[in-house]
Amino acid sequence: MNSVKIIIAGPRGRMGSEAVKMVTNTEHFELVAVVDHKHDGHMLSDIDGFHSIKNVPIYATIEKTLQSVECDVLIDLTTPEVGMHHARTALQYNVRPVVGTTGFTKADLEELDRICQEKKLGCIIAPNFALGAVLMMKFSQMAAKYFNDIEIIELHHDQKLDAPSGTAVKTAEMMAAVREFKEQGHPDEKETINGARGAEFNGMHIHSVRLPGLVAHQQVLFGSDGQTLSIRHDSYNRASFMSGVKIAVETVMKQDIFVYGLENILE
Ligand SMILES: NC(=O)C1=CN([C@@H]2O[C@H](COP(=O)(O)OP(=O)(O)OC[C@H]3O[C@@H](n4cnc5c(N)ncnc54)[C@H](O)[C@@H]3O)[C@@H](O)[C@H]2O)C=CC1
Ligand SMILES: O=C(O)C1=N[C@H](C(=O)O)C[C@H](O)C1
Repeated sequence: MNSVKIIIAGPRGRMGSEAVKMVTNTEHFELVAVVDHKHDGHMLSDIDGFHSIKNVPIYATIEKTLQSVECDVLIDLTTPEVGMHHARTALQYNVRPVVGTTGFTKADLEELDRICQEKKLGCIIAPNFALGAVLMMKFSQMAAKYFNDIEIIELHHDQKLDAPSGTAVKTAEMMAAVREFKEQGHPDEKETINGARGAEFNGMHIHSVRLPGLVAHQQVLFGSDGQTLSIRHDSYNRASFMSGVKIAVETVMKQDIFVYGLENILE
């Protein structure tokens, strides 16, 4: 198999640095450059934590990166606005995006889908790359067919910028697709403190917890007469996401469509 030439945006981040490790430790992957707005013109080996990774240039922008190196796949782990710009630009240069960055809007997803159709190129946007989290979402979707009383609690480290998490939104979307609609809670309920009932998505409520010590966790609670069902997933480190990133990179190379959610590519 020819090696897949990869660029990573956000290499110094919590996820990006783990992705650098995964890519450089994978025999059929080659890290050809990274995008880092703060270290233009340096080499990755100049940066603390990456001294052993030789011959990987850093460019400040996605445009400069794509004009300077030949590559097949962009892995983006940045912020929503930056990630959307990176994904759109990569596709314009015929490079396939694998995006873990969360917080993309519906309009963003539709735009990327449109570009993929025009260019006949693959692109994978995955709000959660942990295989256990994907199963938690699938199991929740199965349960939502039978239990339409649902509350979602997502718990993350306190450096997270977006709320609710991309995983919680995706889980709610997957459940809404099969759940008989219901406005959760008492019809006359009133919040005495704003936000007490969490964010509302299609009648379901999402509660976002932020604490140091946490990594990424989600519990979906189902209730019915005399019983509850809890489906929970916990990521205790960022390595938990990397087998999913690897599968996404391998799969996107064989695809010419837009995919939103890792569950759509797992057999
Ligand atoms: N899909 C998944 O499985 C997972 C997704 N995430 C998502 O990934 C994203 C990153 O998360 P973390 O690594 O925890 O955040 P982080 O804050 O540790 O890393 C983000 C990195 O992006 C960099 N960055 C910002 N603007 C940039 C630009 N213009 N060019 C290049 N780099 C830029 C920052 O310097 C930073 O190093 C978030 O959206 C988070 O929700 C996080 C964990 C798992
Ligand atoms: O920011 C994080 O850490 C995570 N973000 C993703 C999300 O928003 O769902 C995935 C995972 O939960 C970790």
